[in-house]
Amino acid sequence: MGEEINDNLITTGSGTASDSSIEGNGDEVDGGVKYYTLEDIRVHNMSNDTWLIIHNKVYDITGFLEEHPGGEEVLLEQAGADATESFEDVGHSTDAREMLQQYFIGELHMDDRKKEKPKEVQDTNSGESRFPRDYGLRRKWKFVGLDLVSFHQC
Ligand code: HEM
Repeated sequence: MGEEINDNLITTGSGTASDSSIEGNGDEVDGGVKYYTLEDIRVHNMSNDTWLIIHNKVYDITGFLEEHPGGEEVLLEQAGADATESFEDVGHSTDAREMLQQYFIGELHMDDRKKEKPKEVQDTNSGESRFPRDYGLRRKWKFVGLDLVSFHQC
């Protein structure tokens, strides 16, 4: 009934060479890790076949739908897609995060990952701000010095 059969992925068993990548159903196996494209994942969006992406990892949560404390509806809304944001928005517990492992089936293909924003170089401003701060300090000490001198003269 339109149900996808995903058990036909073949692992080479060598598990060593990164060049052991094979392609089957659009899925790649590399060093034992299966890589799925968004296109592969998208079709697993039914209640009897539910996959999710969370933090670039792919989970088959079909057997978890009924157990989910937050209900199956919310999971089905995300089925076949990236649920990272909604998963994080709920603020799931550490227990919930550990539960993910048992449903892990592979990783999102590198080409389909969102580009991570390169970290901003923080010290662009520090050079600017350091001088006035030092200058301020120097001025302060100068005043203290003057005060001491005038105190001494008295
Ligand atoms: C396989 C992935 C997920 C697992 C293993 C999981 C697990 C859990 C667990 C164990 C809880 C109980 C509270 C906690 O321990 O944090 C929970 C609650 C909940 N989850 Fe998930 N969850 C998953 C995905 C999602 C997603 C994708 C959504 C949103 C679309 C979601 C929405 C919720 C909501 C709304 C609650 C109820 C929070 C409450 O009533 O306090 N969950 N989930």
